[in-house]
Amino acid sequence: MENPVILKIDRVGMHFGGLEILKNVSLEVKKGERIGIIGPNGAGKTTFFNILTGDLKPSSGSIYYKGENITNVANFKRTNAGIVRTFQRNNLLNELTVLDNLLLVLQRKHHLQNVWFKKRNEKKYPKLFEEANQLIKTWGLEKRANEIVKKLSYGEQRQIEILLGIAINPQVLLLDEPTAGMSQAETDYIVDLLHNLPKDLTVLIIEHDLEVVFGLADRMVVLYDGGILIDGDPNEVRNDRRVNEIYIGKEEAAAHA
Ligand SMILES: Nc1ncnc2c1ncn2[C@@H]1O[C@H](COP(=O)(O)OP(=O)(O)OP(=O)(O)O)[C@@H](O)[C@H]1O
Repeated sequence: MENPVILKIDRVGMHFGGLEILKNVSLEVKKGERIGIIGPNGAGKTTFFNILTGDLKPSSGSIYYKGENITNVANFKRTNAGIVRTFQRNNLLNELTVLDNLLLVLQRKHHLQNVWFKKRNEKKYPKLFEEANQLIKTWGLEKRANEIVKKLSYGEQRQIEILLGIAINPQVLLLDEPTAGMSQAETDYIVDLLHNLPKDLTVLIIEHDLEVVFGLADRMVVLYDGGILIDGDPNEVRNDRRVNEIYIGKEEAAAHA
């Protein structure tokens, strides 16, 4: 049986004042798909994510999640329902350790808001610590678990954001340029991690690094001029003349600048 549609974007439009960023964008995402979203700077990719997370309300159109219209549902409710965007770097608590940040996220996942943190006690909350330590081990983070976040490199902090997003056990994971600013080794670590995510997790990934995104996606969507230029198999998209014109044309223009 074919996987069900988990997200449906129905004729979404977005304008900021007179500036029309998205025009009538429609897309159906099936459970477990890995969709790469590319397009030139300013094409509206992050705006599109903001609409999916509820950080922005579209000017027109609707968003459905598991068949339910969530266009007017608040962002935190969408997160609780399983639509998770990776934590932004400035959402990490920089003065705390990696482990403490993870414990806070797990606490939220288990609806234990503000319970343990005041009187942190491994004996009192053994399950929480057990889960955190298991994730630390799975992710190979043992050496960094007790490091204060602000002491980590930029790339390491970005890795932690992604790991914390995954720790919530999302159903739809939205990754906005996950490898931006990372070293090659840090990028390889994240690519490997994303390859090993549960197969039923739906992932949408905005990424400028074409090698990374073509390596991860089983479907590619190109946003251009406010709409979807092409939506299809990565090979088909890679060989599409218009896509090549956008990318190669840009590179040539830069080379001659
Ligand atoms: N809140 C806002 N108010 C006004 N204009 C905005 C707002 N958010 C985004 N924009 C504009 O919308 C356009 C699309 O921005 P967006 O960040 O979605 O593009 P993008 O495809 O993610 O670009 P990039 O690849 O550079 O990150 C840009 O021209 C941006 O300046």
